[in-house]
Amino acid sequence: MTTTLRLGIAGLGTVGVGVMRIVAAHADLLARRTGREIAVTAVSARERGRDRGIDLSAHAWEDDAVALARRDDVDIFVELIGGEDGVARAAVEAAIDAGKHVVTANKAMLAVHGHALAERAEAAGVALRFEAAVAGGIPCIKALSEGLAGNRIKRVMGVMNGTCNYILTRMEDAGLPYDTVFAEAHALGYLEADPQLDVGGIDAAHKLALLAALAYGTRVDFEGVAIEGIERVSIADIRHAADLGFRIKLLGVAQMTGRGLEARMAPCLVPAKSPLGQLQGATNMVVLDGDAVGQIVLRGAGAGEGPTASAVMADVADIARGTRMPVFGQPAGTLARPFRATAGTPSPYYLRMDLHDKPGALAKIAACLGEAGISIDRMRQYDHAETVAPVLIVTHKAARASLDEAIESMGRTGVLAGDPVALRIETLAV
Ligand SMILES: NC(=O)C1=CN([C@@H]2O[C@H](COP(=O)(O)OP(=O)(O)OC[C@H]3O[C@@H](n4cnc5c(N)ncnc54)[C@H](O)[C@@H]3O)[C@@H](O)[C@H]2O)C=CC1
Ligand SMILES: N[C@@H](CC=O)C(=O)O
Ligand code: NA
Repeated sequence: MTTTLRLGIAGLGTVGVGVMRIVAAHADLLARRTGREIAVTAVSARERGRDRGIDLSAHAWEDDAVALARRDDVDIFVELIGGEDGVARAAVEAAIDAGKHVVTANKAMLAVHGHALAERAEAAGVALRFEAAVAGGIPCIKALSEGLAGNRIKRVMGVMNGTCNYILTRMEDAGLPYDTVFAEAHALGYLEADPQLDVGGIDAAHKLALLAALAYGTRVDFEGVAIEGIERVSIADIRHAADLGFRIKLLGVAQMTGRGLEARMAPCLVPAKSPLGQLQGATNMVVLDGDAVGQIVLRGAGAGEGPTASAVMADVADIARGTRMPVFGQPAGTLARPFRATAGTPSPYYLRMDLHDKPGALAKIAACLGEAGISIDRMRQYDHAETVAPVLIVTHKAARASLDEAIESMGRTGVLAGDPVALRIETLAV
C-alpha cells in the first residue's frame, strides 16, 4: 500500500462530523477500495470546545481554516464551512495555491466562483471536486461527467433542495403549519446557515447552475437561472393542487432550446402520481436526458449528515485512486460563455387569487387574461369569506411574460384583494 492520504477538514458541522464518522467507521473498506490508507490529520471549526459527539484528540487543531489549507501534512483540503465568499473561498484558494487537492460541498461558492476556481485548480494541477454540492448523496456529478460523457445532454431536471421538499410534503401529509415543519427540517440538519437560500430557491438554483455547466460545457451561470422560492406557497395551494391531481415541488429545469439555454428553478405543479410527485421528505430526484442513453432518473437523500458525507467521501476516494479530470468535465479554458434563452418555454399555469366579492370582478380578471392572449382551461371559486372570493384558474399554455402582463393589468382593475399566486404546471414532469 502506498502512503497515507491525509485529509484536512475545515468545518465540523452536520457534514464535517459525518465525514469524520465515515473515515473512522470505514477505514479498512476505504483502504481496500482505493489502495491507500485515508486519515484525517487536522481539523478546523469555529468553536474548539463544542461537543460534537466525536473524538478529535488524535487530530491537530487549527483555529484558522486558511492555515489548515496550507499545512504540509494535508494532501486534500476538505471544505465544509459553507458560504459564497469569506473564509471558505479564501481557504480553498490557499489550498489550491499550496498544491493541495480540494473537495467541497459548497454550492454557493462554486455557483458564483466556480469558473475562476476551476481555472485556478487546473493551472495548479490539483483536483477540485464537488459531488456533495449537488443533490447531496446522489452521485449526479459523477453520472453526468463520467457516466454520460458520450451523450449530448438534452435536459437536466429535478428536485434539488431537501429542505423545500421536506417542508412541502410534511405540510401536505401531516397538515402541519410551515413554522413547525421548518423547525423540524432545521433539527434534521437540512438547512443552510441562511435558510433564505433554501426557501428562496437560491440553493437549488446554485445546484442547477452547476449541473447545467457540466451538461452543456459552459461556464457556470448562476445569474442566468430564473428563480422563485416556495415562500408564497400556502397550505391552500397545496390542497387546491391536490384536488386537481397535482403536488407542488420546487423543480429545476435546464434545457438547451433554439433560443439558448433555459434554466429555471420554481415551485411547479407536477402530477401527484408521477415519480416526481411521489418524492417525500428530503429526498431529491435528478433526471438526465441524453441523446444516446435516453432518460435516467436518480433518486436519493439530498441533504443530511450521512448522505452528504457519503458524497464527500466518493470524491476523496477518486482522488486516492488517482482519478483526475477537469473540474467541469472539460478544461476550464474550453468552456463556452453561456448563451441564455430570452424567454422560457410556455406552459399551463395555476393561478390563485382573492377577489373583492363585487359584481363583474371575475369578468374583469377573465378580460385581463384574454387581452394578454391567455385562454382559461378551468376555473373554480372556493368557499367565500364575507367580502373576499377565492378563485382558482388553470390556464392553457401561456408564456410567463404574458401571464405577468395579465397579472399586472389585474392589479389595475381594483378587484384583487391580494397578490395572485402563479405556479407553472410542468408538462415535462417525469
Ligand atoms: N447540511 C446538509 O445537508 C448539506 C450541506 N451542504 C454544504 O456543506 C457545507 C457545510 O454545511 P453544514 O455541515 O450543514 O453546515 P454547519 O453550519 O452545520 O457547519 C459549518 C461548520 O463550519 C464551521 N465554521 C464556520 N465558520 C468557520 C471558520 N471561519 N473557520 C472554520 N470553520 C468555520 C462551523 O463551526 C461549523 O462547524 C455548506 O457548504 C453546505 O451548503 C451540502 C449538501 C448538504
Ligand atoms: N440545504 C440543502 C442541503 C443540501 O444541499 C437542502 O436542503 O437541500
Ligand atoms: Na451529489
